[in-house]
This record gives sequence, C-alpha cells and structure tokens, in this order.
Amino acid sequence: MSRNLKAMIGPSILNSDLSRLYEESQKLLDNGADYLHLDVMDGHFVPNLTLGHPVVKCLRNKIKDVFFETHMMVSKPEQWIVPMADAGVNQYTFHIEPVDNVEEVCRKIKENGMKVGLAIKPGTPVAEVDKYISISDMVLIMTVEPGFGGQKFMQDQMTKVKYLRDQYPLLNIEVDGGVGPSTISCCAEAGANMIVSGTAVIGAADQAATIRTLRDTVQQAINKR
Ligand SMILES: O=C(CO)[C@H](O)[C@H](O)COP(=O)(O)O
Ligand SMILES: [Fe+2]
Repeated sequence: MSRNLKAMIGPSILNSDLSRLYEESQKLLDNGADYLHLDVMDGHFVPNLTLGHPVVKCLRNKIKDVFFETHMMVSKPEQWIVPMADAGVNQYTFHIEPVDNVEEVCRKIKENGMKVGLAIKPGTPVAEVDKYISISDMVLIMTVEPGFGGQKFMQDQMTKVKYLRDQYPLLNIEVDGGVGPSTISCCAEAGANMIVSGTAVIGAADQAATIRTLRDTVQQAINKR
C-alpha cells in the first residue's frame, strides 16, 4: 500500500539569513532538499511577519524547477491565492482555523493551478481536517504553535499523524516545527512522509548529511509499513 508514498524533505528558510534568501535556498537544494517550505505570516493569524508573494516571485525567478510550498499562516488565505499562483507557487498550504468555507478556498486554489495543503495548529482536533481529506493533496500537522522557528517539538501531536496514516495509507502528511535528527524517528513511525525542518537543517554543520538522515529515517519507516 505504501509503495507510492515518498519521503520528502522540505527545509524551512525561516531561520536562515533572509538577506541571502536565494543563496540559502540554493544551498539547501544543492544539499538534497526535495522542495522548499516558505513560511508566510501576516502578523495577525500569528504574532510575526515574514515574507509575501513579491519575495516568493523573486525567488521563483532565480529557482525555476523546484517545488515551492507556501505555508500560509494568515487570517485570510483566500486573499493571497491569485498573487501566490502568479508568483509560481506549486502548493498553497493554509490553516483551516480562521476559514468559514474551506471547500471554497480549496476550489480557488485548484482553479489557480496549485495543490492544496490543509494545516492545523496543535490545539485543533484532527477531526476538523479529516472531513476535508478528499479535497486536499496534503495535510500539515503542526508540531509547534505556528509563528516562530526554533521551538520545541510537540510529541503529543503524533497521535494525529498516526490516526491519519491509519485511515489514509497514501495521504501526504507533513509535520512542521522542531523537527530534526533527534525528533525524526517518532514522526517517521507515526506516518509522516513530508518533513519540514528549519533550525536543525539550517544550523547543521553538515546540511547534506542531516537532510539525508531525515529522508532515510522516513523512507525506512515507509518501506516497513
Ligand atoms: O511554520 C513554521 C513556524 O510557524 C516553521 O516552518 C517551523 O517552525 C520550522 O522551523 P523549525 O524547524 O526551526 O521549528
Ligand atoms: Fe512552516
């Protein structure tokens, strides 16, 4: 069943030197990253600001053939669908918590040629996202409170990952927050296959080895399942 599921590592550039966004991103890709996870914050849904579609578009102009996921930590995800599609985003992952009509947002994302990711915060029950699985391409289970990089991994969120993996053997399940070599095993065993890692990868002495360790651990768990 798990034969088509693939381990993928998408580093978060949140805690990198953002004045060198292109260089930092290219370095991660040269070191084996499968995709880039771009954290977009609006200072409202979360108490922090990062980058928006103009920056994503500039990055896309320099990096052509790489899968860009934007993690939209914003109060009005519907507002940024068209600009992000225009910026060359491949997957638009948004939090369902502030959204009244999740189906409608999913429909607009697809209409604009992007894949749909649905994200939930640590306090949101998995049942809230379970009802939308059929219209999504991926579910993101946050393993920290969204807003800042470098926080401590919340292991209790693994029950959500395990629940989803048991129900949906081929669903892309992503984890994000505090994930690195010391926390990857429980993510892999619970069933996550798309791994966001910020601080642990950016700050690693050997980025390529760290990315390889994360991917190998996840792929081994997939192969065993
Ligand atoms: O969405 C995020 C924070 O809201 C980031 O993607 C996440 O925190 C990654 O950074 P780290 O691995 O350092 O926790
Ligand atoms: Fe993120």
